[in-house]
Amino acid sequence: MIELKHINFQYDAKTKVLEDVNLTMTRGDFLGLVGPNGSGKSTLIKIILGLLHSPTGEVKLFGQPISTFKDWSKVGYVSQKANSFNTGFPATVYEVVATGLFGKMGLFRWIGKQEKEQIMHAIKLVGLEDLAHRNIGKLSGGQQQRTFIARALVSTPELLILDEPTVGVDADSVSRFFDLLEQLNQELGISLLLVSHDIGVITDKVKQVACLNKKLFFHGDPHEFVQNQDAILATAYGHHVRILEHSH
Ligand SMILES: Nc1ncnc2c1ncn2[C@@H]1O[C@H](COP(=O)(O)OP(=O)(O)OP(=O)(O)O)[C@@H](O)[C@H]1O
Repeated sequence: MIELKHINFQYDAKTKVLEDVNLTMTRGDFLGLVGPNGSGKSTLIKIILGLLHSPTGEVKLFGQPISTFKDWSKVGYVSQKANSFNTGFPATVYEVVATGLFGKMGLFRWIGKQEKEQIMHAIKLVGLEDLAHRNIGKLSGGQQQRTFIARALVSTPELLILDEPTVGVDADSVSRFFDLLEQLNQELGISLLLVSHDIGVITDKVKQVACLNKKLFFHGDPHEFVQNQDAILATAYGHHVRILEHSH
């Protein structure tokens, strides 16, 4: 799904943000990308999405070099700021989710019966059918987050990339949110790349963990990551951080 080889990146001449990052993600995976603030996680996601370019190495999506990749409907993206919504924003859940189809069908095409069904299907998947016609500004942070996931799901992507999706969302909603991700991954076979600060929760849920701080310090099994956490985090974070593995 994703193949990154020898990725380097800097925004200015002085500071390296990414240094020789190599990372592969296979179909069906649920990969958690962790790292401290400013470690380059969002930058790496932008490189995967073709929004920034590494001067070295190569980026492939679905086996194809990013420079020629065109099938963007296969890739869904929920950004970090998706749920920082102005409460006066004049659009319903249904309307926000509908905008996820515009890339595929063009802005001015009429939404037909099939599209309407697709939109409602995505809304049902995230459990918001009762709130489909409510203004998005009148939803909780967790419900807004689900709306943006539905928006990313409406074009039936094979790969879903989520950048810090649980920031500002309460613990109960975070737990339901992870149940939803598990369902998307296991039942619908959607591959997931999830960026998060919350190492404890992530290592409990994902199939693979990648730990980034400019360089990639670890990529592998979450249990192996937890078992070797002291050594990995001391090198990657530069100070002592401990993860508590959840027992459920
Ligand atoms: N547009 C930009 N111009 C210049 N520097 C930038 C820009 N965007 C990010 N940076 C810098 O690049 C480094 C990596 O930032 P990035 O946003 O990729 O980190 P991150 O791991 O996603 O951080 P966080 O967890 O805080 O969101 C940081 O030092 C940041 O200040």
